[in-house]
Amino acid sequence: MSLNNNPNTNLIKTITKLLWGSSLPPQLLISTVRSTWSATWQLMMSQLAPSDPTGSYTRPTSQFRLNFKSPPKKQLHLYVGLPCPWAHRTLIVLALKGLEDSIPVSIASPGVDGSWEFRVLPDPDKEKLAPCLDKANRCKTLREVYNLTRGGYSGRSTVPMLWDVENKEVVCNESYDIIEFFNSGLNRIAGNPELDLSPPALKDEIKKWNDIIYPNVNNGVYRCGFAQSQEAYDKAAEGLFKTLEMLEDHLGESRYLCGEVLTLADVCLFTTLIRFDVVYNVLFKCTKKKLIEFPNLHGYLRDIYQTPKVAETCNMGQIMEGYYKILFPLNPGGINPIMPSGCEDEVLSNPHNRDSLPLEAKVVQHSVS
Ligand SMILES: N[C@@H](CCC(=O)N[C@@H](CS)C(=O)NCC(=O)O)C(=O)O
Repeated sequence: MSLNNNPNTNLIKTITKLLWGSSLPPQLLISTVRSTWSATWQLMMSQLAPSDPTGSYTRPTSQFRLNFKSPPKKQLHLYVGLPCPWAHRTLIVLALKGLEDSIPVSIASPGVDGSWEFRVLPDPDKEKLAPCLDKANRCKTLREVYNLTRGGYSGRSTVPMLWDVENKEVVCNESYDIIEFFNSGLNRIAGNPELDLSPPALKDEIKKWNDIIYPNVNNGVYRCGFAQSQEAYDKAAEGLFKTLEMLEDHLGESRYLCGEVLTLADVCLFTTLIRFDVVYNVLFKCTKKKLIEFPNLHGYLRDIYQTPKVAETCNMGQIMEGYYKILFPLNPGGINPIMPSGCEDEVLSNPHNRDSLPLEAKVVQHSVS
């Protein structure tokens, strides 16, 4: 998310000069201001959201992948940020598996340039996780932590990041690797080792869902918000809403994606759905429908929210603050809007009535045509 330098200053100077010092005819003045703004916007977007020649957002790949053949055995530390849906996955699995006492967490806050830094909230919500200082390395920024790794690091300093405390190195910064590892690789120290969010019998089904949901929904909302051409946006929005409609149908018959049990695929879908009406619908132009207009998806969202230990990981205030204050090119005034109705704790705690849905795991063919 980080903007390396701040082109806004130049933009403001240029526009001010044009408006006050110019003898250009008004029409020409306006079109010059528009093209200056547009060029600056594109520069900012290319730093925030790299795109391909068609203007489609291309997410950079994670640099540190977990080696499942020789998983880490040392003391670990988890770095997250509360607005981030990828980090949120790791917090949920950590809590559900009862790993909170074994793997301490440092919660970073987004800084003005979008990079992660450590500071405390003056008035934290006692019920929820809140930003804090770096408990493992006492660094001021996440970039400093990444740089402690032998040989330094010049890539993006993203959350979530799993850290090897003893060797002072990054173990992994890919959320799906981290949640798979928390689910099955740490049962000797987990408070809830019996819970398996990726049981062998459902692995194929989970993969099938992830392969649909990741590009169209999890990354799909970013592909809408970060699109730099109309075509790229149209394609992303179409894939997103077709997939949501298909999920709405499926979740009318099945309590969770793979039937009666919560799996990693649900965790991954949940962290996007909970941000949908508060952020993506508005800021990322995912406007065709609000999540609250999908009754089954909204019931499913409430169902997972009410799963013990999940609500504490969801801090709506921090989610909004993170996205609206930081993504400058998408929200130049930095105004944080009112929370839409339906997204408050009270509404998410309303009955979901999903316990009575068919309990048999259904293996069905899913496709988005
Ligand atoms: N592929 C990564 C994506 C992580 C990611 O993009 N995190 C964002 C926050 S939502 C980040 O830390 N961005 C900081 C930056 O790019 O400088 C994963 O799933 O773990």
